[in-house]
Amino acid sequence: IGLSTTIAGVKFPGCFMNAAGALCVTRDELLALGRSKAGAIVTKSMTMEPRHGNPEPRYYGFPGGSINSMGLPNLGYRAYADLIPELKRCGKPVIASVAGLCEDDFPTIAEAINAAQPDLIEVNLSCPNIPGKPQIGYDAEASERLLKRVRRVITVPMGVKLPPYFDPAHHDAMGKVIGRCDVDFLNLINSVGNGLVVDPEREAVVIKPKGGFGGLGGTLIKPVALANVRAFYKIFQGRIPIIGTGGIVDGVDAFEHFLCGASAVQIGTVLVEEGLEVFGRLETELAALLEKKGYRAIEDCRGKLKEL
Ligand SMILES: O=C(O)c1[nH]c(=O)[nH]c(=O)c1I
Repeated sequence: IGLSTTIAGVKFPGCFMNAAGALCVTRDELLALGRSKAGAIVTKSMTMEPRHGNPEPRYYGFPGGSINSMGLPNLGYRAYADLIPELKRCGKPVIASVAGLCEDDFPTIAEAINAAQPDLIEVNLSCPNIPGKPQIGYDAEASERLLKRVRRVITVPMGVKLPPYFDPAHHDAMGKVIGRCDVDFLNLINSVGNGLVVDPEREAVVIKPKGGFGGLGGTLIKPVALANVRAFYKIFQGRIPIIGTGGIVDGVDAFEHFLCGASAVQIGTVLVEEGLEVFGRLETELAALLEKKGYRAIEDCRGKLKEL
């Protein structure tokens, strides 16, 4: 069984990759992803200037998932622009994740990183952890304004990393925005923003920033991730490829994302918790599952979720 896939004309040797943020901030981390079985290298979302990020502890893993308020720690877009040629020599697609602290940052960073010619650019509209900054992805007008400005300066395939939506009216509203901005792929979803995990022993929160509030990931968000993959797959009738992110800890979870309409999947919590070897485990599990079910490739099951 081949687990290769194609997104917006770019061939991925494997369908599993890291989610932006997971083990992908430094040059060493990115090159380690390049040597691993990951099907791509995805950079940490980048900003104008290098950032240390929020005070620690800022990530906490627990049975069922994780909570984080990293605060966008990254090397700054110039460092990633310099790294991209070396990363591209690893023989797998390089996805540059673009963020910013304000709307004007995005086109500046996008234009500069586009010049380094990553294989794809992912515009992150869903960082939930910049104190005082609401997620752009929850503001349809701001999202449209920003995506149109960024689209004009990006010549490689441009994707959008969206937050989870919890109402079909929001799926429809964002579907209209995406349809007007010439988007080449979607990445659904980012963490479920501003959850709160409590340690009953210490009677305390588990991360330091924002009074303990942070983005949720892992198994517990899988139903939310699957709903968003399915909703946008149906809105676009499979015409815009989707990377499914959220709650994938084994091959079956990945299969569920493909059934809902994903063309590739990303992992965050399980990668941080298990390390780079997880890519081999997930590929083995997914290949065995597809084999058992009689599917020859991912595209044979994509979007085939049955309704009752
Ligand atoms: O806190 C972060 O750095 C962060 N954390 C997340 O869970 N999602 C994001 O997009 C980001 I930019």
